Amino acid sequence: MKTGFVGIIGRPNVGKSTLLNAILGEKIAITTEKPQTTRNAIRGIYTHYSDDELPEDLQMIFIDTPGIHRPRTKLGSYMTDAAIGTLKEVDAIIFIVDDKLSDGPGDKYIVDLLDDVVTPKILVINKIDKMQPDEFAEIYKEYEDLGLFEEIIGVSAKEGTHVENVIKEVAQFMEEGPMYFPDDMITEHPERFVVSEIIREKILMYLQDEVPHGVAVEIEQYKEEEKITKIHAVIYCEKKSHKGMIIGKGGRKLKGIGKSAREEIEVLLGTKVYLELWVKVKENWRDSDIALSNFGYKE
Ligand SMILES: Nc1nc2c(ncn2[C@@H]2O[C@H](COP(=O)(O)OP(=O)(O)OP(=O)(O)O)[C@@H](O)[C@H]2O)c(=O)[nH]1
Repeated sequence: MKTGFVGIIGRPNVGKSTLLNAILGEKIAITTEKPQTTRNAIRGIYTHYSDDELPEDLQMIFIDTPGIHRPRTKLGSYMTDAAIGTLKEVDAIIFIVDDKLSDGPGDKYIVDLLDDVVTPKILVINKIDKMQPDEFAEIYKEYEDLGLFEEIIGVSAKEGTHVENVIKEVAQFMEEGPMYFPDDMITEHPERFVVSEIIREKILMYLQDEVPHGVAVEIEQYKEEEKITKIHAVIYCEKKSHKGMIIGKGGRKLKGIGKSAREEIEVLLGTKVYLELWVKVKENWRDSDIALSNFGYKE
């Protein structure tokens, strides 16, 4: 079997988590239209047995990383470090972009980082579903001229277009090795982590920009009974005013968040779920080492 690790990196919001989910054919990483959604390195396991399309037995562990950006809090530094640290541990790197290199400093910063890394690099130009052909050609040309990438592939992670080409391309860089995980396993994160992420995703979806970046979710109780799983989760936010916004008038917002999270968690767990949500304020937790490690954002 050929096996190895593949890092997925890029600016916030370019579609890293969407690509990971598309490769796995299942949602394990949350995605939203807001930048800086992913906070931890999320590992997704792709196992494939030889067929006509791809005649190899393969197990590739894809690592979806937080978007690389200029950090403004300790949480931000943790996120960026988690992404950059990944570059050293992998056998291949997928760098995702969704516009021209010359459009902003964000991608240039990552290109400079990659310049020092010898690991094979694939450039993925994402969101081709909303790109004109000449726009795609311009982006392609700029990156091709760098001479840094083994391959450049245009995809739509959202629509699943050409995702199989990405898989085939990175497969070339895997090496003979043992199978790391059972073939039916797609992530090593415990279910309660995925559950907390689903709740955080709904908060990001339901609330305006300022609030959700200061939100963390902690699972306080997780009890699997015969017919139902009972979950108590606490939503931490940074300000009292944010607490009010999360709860909403007459508790309506929190109810909406709870309902859509519960429905998705029920599908994930394949069982009925009772979900209770509490909102608490923890001022400036994003700059507190203790809070960061309690929430699992720090070693
Ligand atoms: N049109 C279009 N939108 C996409 C595509 N891929 C992702 N998106 C959208 O782009 C937004 C960001 O996607 P994510 O997958 O969360 O991006 P990310 O790079 O993981 O973001 P961070 O966690 O902030 O680093 C979401 O609204 C996605 O639906 C695509 O192929 N086409």
